[in-house]
Amino acid sequence: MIKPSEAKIGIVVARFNEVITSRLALGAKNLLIRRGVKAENIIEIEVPGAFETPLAAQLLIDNKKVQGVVALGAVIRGSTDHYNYVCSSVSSGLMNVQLTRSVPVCFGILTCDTMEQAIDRAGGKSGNKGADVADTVLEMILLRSSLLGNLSL
Ligand SMILES: Nc1c(NC[C@H](O)[C@H](O)[C@H](O)CO)[nH]c(=O)[nH]c1=O
Ligand SMILES: CC(=O)[C@@H](O)COP(=O)(O)O
Repeated sequence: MIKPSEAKIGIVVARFNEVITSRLALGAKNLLIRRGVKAENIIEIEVPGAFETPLAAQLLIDNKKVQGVVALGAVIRGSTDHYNYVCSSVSSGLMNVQLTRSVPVCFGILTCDTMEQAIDRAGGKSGNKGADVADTVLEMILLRSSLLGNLSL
């Protein structure tokens, strides 16, 4: 089974609501390093908004051979139904990449009614969801590797 020190992991971060997403990314990176993932094996890329995260995750898997992806973003409700379209496309897009590639792609997209809810979840009183989702990706990478035998890819 693969060890954390051998894992290659992608982090896709949406720039939209960057004050929140940069904190999620830092939480994710710090958690992975604490768990033994090597900094040089973490590939972080930025995309404009949450809507772009599924394609970026797929490109990382197909071209950089990462064994898992942490997708990070913050969608905050506005006054139209735009929020619903972004949230539902992103969640089904990420799931689609995960299942078609058979590689864990975990959902670190905050879907909030207010900026305050987002702050609480990006290192505030509700923890850091970036770190939580990074932990989930790592667990799924190890699980996948154990189920596939000794293969690390
Ligand atoms: N409103 C939010 C967006 N909107 C932008 C989209 O994600 C996308 O970049 C655009 O529609 C072009 O395809 N993105 C967020 O991450 N958060 C939002 O609250
Ligand atoms: C994700 C959103 O709902 C948002 O940023 C867009 O705002 P609005 O619905 O007011 O256009």
